[in-house]
Order: sequence, then structure tokens, then C-alpha cells
Amino acid sequence: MKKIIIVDDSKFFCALVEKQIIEQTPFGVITCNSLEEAKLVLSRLDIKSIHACLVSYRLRDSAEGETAELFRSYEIPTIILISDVTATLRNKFWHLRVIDYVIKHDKYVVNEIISTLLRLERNPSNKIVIVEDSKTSAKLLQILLEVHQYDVVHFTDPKEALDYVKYHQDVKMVITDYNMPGMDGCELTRRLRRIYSKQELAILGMSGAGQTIMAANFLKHGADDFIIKQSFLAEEFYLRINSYLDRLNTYQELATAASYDYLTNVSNRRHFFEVVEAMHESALRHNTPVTCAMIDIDKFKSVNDKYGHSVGDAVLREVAQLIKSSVRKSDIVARFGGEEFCMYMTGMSAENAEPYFEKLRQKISDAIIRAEEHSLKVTVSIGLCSKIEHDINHMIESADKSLYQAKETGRNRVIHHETLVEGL
Ligand SMILES: Nc1nc2c(ncn2[C@@H]2O[C@H](COP(=O)(O)OP(=O)(O)OP(=O)(O)O)[C@@H](O)[C@H]2O)c(=O)[nH]1
Repeated sequence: MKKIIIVDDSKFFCALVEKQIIEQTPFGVITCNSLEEAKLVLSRLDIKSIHACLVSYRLRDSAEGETAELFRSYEIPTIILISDVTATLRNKFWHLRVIDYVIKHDKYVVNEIISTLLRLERNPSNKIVIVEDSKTSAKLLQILLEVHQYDVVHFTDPKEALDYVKYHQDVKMVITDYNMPGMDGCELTRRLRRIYSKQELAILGMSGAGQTIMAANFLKHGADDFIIKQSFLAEEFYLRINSYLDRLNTYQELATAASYDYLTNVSNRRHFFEVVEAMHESALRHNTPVTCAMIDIDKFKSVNDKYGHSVGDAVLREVAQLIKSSVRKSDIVARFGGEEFCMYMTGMSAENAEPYFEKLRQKISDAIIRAEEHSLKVTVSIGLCSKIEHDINHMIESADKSLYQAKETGRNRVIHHETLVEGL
């Protein structure tokens, strides 16, 4: 477990922050009341196990800032705790490359600390692209962003940046200068906006002082915000970056929640149809074989009745995982409700479908599922349709009919629509 080190001479303050961190984050906490204690802790710990530290700027047994400097010398992400701040102190803090400083007597201070610690954990997966032909200015931005552990990629050529962002959907933000060779920042913004909406990518324009029209230009071309290069304050920069990325992450979490089944993490029915209609159209155009499968867990009611609902839920999760781990990225698996799953497999012909699903059926029936103190096995019945129909719903209906027959003829089997005996 990653740890947070708190160094402050108020035991009361340490205990208050420790309690909240333990309750609201996945981190462990070590508290120290002096520089001496902090040195001892650092000598005994693996530095890599430290997520961040909260360090009081003034401690009884050390000079101002000495403890923060010690933690920074190990490159540990540092948040400074202070009761008052002046312009000179602020400059010292940013010079030390700290994550942030917080005013201790502010009643929201603990919430602020917790948000910062959680954000710091997410930031390595937040990729930010800087597009700036001035190496000095790019370096300054890169340092500021890397202090907060963002994953930063720098381009001097806007065309290269455009190509990169086009093919890297994990880029969350682009920070672009205006004056660049080949393409200006507004044009780059306009082209990026043709590919990504504001819910998918944040764009920050940037230019030198004295170009008052520039902010409006950037915003008109689709940027979210604008900063003047030489004059921004570190606090302001971080607040803006963090708020855009928080907004983007929240939106993406909501979009995921709306598309995926909360229990099994496979697609839900709505998302399945959204994606499959386009896939099916493309398969029809290119004459690609496809197979639809309906999979239903056998006698699932008796699992719930015998072991309880939470074991039933664990079985659903495990079966979903077994199905998901057997498909390609281009296939789609969805939970259609209850204990029923639907699969759409692109490029799978009728001849390949039967052995593939027979193997999946076997894999599920062999698996020992462990849930709570129980170990159990389940089987599934599978209905298939590989006969291409223009309407995907007709293929799903055919797969469902085959599933019905698999249930009727004894369960734990695969029935292909093409071999279905009518009238059963
Ligand atoms: N634990 C759990 N059970 C669920 C969930 N959704 C549906 N079920 C249960 O799934 C069971 C489905 O039962 P039935 O439709 O009778 O089918 P079955 O027992 O699997 O029998 P066959 O399909 O005929 O083999 C019901 O008891 C539902 O309550 C869920 O999210 N979690």
C-alpha cells in the first residue's frame, strides 16, 4: 500500500488529516512531529512506496522549509502546510517544485488535500501534449506538469502533433502556442475539434503578451481556455489544468457507466446495439461472415436459492470474465439482462463458430468458481446464428431460438441455428 507521510508538530492536526486520508483514499499514513522523526522514517522506508508527503513549512526543530527541502531532495511529491503565505514564500515554494501549498486554518483544507492526493494518483494516466516551438517555454510547462505527475509529450511541429493526437485517443489535453511554423495554434485547434469534442479533449491556447485578440480567436476556434505565456501564476495554471481534466474524467466515467453493465463490466444492451449496428453494416458491405450468440447460465435460479444473491452475482461476474477473455477486441459481449449474454463476432463463419463456442462452453463448465466460502461449477447453454440477415435483430432472434432449443434438449450444449430442428 502506498503511503502518505505527514510532518507537523501539531498532533491534533496530524490525527485529523490521517483519519480522513484513511477513510477516503487507498493510502496508508505515517505521521511525524519533527524533522528528526521524518529523517528516521525516510531512512527506514523504500522511497518508491511513498505516494506524497504533507510537510509543515515551519517546524520547531528545524529551519524554515528545511523539511520540505529534504523530501524534495528525494523527489517525493510534496504539499506544504503553512498558516500564512507571502509573495516571497510562494516563490520559494514553486522554486522547490512542490505540488501545492495549503493554508492550515482553512476549514476546507482536508478536502483540498484529499482531492490533490487522489488526483496525483490519476495523473500518470492523463496524457498532455504540448505544442510549442520555443524549447525554453515548452521546458517550463513540462516541468510544471511533471511535478504533478502528468504524462507529458512535447512537439515543436504542429503537424506532427496533429497526427499524434489523431491516433492516440488517450491524450486528454493539448496546450498549444499560437505562432508556429507551418500551422498556427488556432488552425491546429480547429483541426483537432473536427476529430474530438470538448468532452473528449481539452484544448488550451497560449500566446505572448500584448495579443489581446488572441484569447477570442482561440476560443472561437474551439479552445476551452487561453493563457498568456509570460505572466501566468503556477496556482492559476494548475487550477485551470486540474479543473478541465477533472471535468473530462467525470464525463468519461459517466459515459462508461452509461454503456457498461455495473455488475459484470461488459457492455449493456443499449451500448451493444449502438456499436453493433455500425459493425453489422460494415460486415454486410464487405461480405464479412459474422456470428451472433446468445449464452444463458443453466439453472441459475438454483445458484441464488442455494448460495444467496451475492454468490449469484460473483458467478455472473466470473462467467462474464470467462466469455470476455475468450474474444478478440473487435468482438462485442453484452449482458442482456439477468443471466443472459449476447455476443457479436465479426469474421466468424458458421464452420468456425461451432468449435469455438463448444470450447467456450467447455471452459465455463470446467471452471471452479470461488465465491465467499463456496466453490461451485455452472454450465451454460448457447444458441448461435451465422446466417447473415440485413436486420441484426433477426440474427439475434434466431440465436435466441437456438438457445431455447439447447435448454429444451438438456442444457450445457451449443445449438447452431443452421442445424436447428424446427417444431421442437
Ligand atoms: N444474483 C443475481 N441473480 C440474478 C440477477 N439477475 C437475474 N437473476 C436471477 O436469475 C435467475 C434466472 O432464473 P430463470 O430465468 O428461472 O432461469 P434458470 O434458473 O437459469 O434456468 P434455465 O435458464 O432454464 O436453465 C432468477 O432467479 C433471477 O432472480 C443478478 O443480477 N444477480
